[in-house]
Amino acid sequence: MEKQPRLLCSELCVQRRPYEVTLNCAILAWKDVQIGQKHTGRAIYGTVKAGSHCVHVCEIIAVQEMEDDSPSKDTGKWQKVPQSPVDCQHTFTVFYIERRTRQHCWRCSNVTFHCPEQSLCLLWVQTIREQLGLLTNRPKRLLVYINPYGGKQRGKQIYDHKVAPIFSQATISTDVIVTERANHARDHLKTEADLKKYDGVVCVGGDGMFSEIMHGLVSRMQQDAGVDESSMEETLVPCGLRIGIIPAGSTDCVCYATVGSNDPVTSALHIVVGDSQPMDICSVHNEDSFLRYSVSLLGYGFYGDVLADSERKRWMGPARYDISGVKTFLSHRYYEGTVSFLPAEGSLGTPRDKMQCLSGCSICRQTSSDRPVSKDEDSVSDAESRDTWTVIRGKFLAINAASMSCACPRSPKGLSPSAHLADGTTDLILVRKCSRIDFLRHLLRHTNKDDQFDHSFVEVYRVKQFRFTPRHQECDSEVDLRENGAGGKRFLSQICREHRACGCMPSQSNWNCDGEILPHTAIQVRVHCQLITLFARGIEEQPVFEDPYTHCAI
Ligand SMILES: CCCCCCCCCCCCC/C=C/[C@@H](O)[C@H](COP(=O)(O)O)NC(=O)CCCCCCCCCCCCCCC
Ligand SMILES: Nc1ncnc2c1ncn2[C@@H]1O[C@H](COP(=O)(O)OP(=O)(O)O)[C@@H](O)[C@H]1O
Ligand SMILES: [Ca+2]
Repeated sequence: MEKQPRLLCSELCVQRRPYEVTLNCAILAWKDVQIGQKHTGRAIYGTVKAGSHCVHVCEIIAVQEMEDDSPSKDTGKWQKVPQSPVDCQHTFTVFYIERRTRQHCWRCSNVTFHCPEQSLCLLWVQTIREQLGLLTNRPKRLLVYINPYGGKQRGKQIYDHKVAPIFSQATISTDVIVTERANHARDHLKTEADLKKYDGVVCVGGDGMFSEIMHGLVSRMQQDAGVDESSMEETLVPCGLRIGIIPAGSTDCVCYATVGSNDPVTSALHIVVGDSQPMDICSVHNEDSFLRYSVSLLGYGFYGDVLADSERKRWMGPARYDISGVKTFLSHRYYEGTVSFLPAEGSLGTPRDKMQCLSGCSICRQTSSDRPVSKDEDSVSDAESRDTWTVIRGKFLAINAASMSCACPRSPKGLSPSAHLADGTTDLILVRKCSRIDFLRHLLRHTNKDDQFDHSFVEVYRVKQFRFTPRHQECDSEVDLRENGAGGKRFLSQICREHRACGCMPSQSNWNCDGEILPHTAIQVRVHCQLITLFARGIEEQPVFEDPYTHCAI
């Protein structure tokens, strides 16, 4: 770790013990003087560790000067001001982020320093505040939307009790809107909200609520820039405002896959420190009409059927997905159709390379530096003329496009464990018709370490664009003409006519688009690289080595 020049160094008391407290522009550290003296010259890391602490300045939430005749933070009891070893009359408290042993969970911790003089106390408070003021990525004003009916209907309580106090401690001002109907937040963002007033938008709810907010913001950006969303060829304008997600829904996959947990306090702290995680978005069209955007799962067949069935069981809360999941699994329906896609080329990795997208992911970083800057540099038609489409026809139990891992509490590694958040691609997973037991084996692998793609009936491709046409619409489609020639078309038309007559044609499924049912089954999908940014930093690798003096991960 590079040495930074010291800004301050004083002997202050913590819980009546003298500590050497130092601040540089990166780290605040405090070391028990007595433990240090007692063990001088003994290279026993454990002993030194016991009295040494540090916190990165960028993970300090706030600093507050405290009245000395107040209840002690540590015991909760009213106490006399300690007189020794230094006469500590004045105190300040630093609130900072502490990583919990539970995976990727953050908590707000604090330490109170007692100073011998008020001027020293003020100097410390002022200097720490100045350092915090230099962190310009931190939001100051946020627009918050709460869905009071998401998940277990606890969105409002979660925000009021767990999140609002953290925002107020970090002196973030908020305008809060509790939604009164579906699409309230989307419409408000699209047409009314004065976005110039804010540094970010916060969504309290599940994936559906996040999808609303993302639609509102993305559509607003396109409107303001004069971009026509209905054309698939358009290069969309990225959103300037970051989005924070406070998880309070049923699946919470966007939050889980970008933060590593579905814990509201952790998410609030990522917002406070002003983290940024760019994210891809898929646009979904039917012919010339724009249908929706998707950030996580576009699923036809199994996940479409689970969603359609679960909508009728909304009153059950998150458990509706498990009940509908079992029901759909038992019905074991397959669907016929044609999937065509443009594979992602070159250095973007593959869905089976086991390169998990982690904080600061090199693949996503490289994609961002390769991204065309000019609007016309890489239009869809250019890409189409350069690359060739792969066409696959078949009977499928599920067709899933995962633009990110889709990790969630039900499946901690997700639908596509190596998918990237911001690489401009989606992982297209085709699960062909197979036996129930094989499909169950495949599903079970989403919950353990085994490779869910290692089955003869599963294929996975990393793609930039794809299309799907259900079988009953294929007769008229051009794909058939290209694929089968005129004779093939005649043959298919005949089958379709026969099926229409006897009514034995397998039914269609629905597309599950981030938890919403799409009104069409024939769709065209294009990935837009890094169109939005979240207040998150991706999944952090667990520290493997700690600095023995400071306790910080190196
Ligand atoms: C045997 C156990 C199999 C477990 C397989 C779990 C795979 C889970 C992958 C989930 C990917 C989720 C992608 C995100 C989707 C969300 O956008 C979207 C909306 O979320 P929201 O309501 O929070 O707004 N959520 C969903 O569409 C829900 C998908 C959840 C599917 C759960 C399926 C459970 C399947 C259970 C099958 C059990 C078979 C047992 C047979 C004896
Ligand atoms: N006030 C409201 N009343 C009814 N529905 C709402 C309201 N606010 C948002 N919604 C809708 O509720 C749906 C589900 O919300 P979400 O927060 O994702 O919960 P869940 O994860 O349980 O599905 C979203 O599609 C959203 O559009
Ligand atoms: Ca992606």
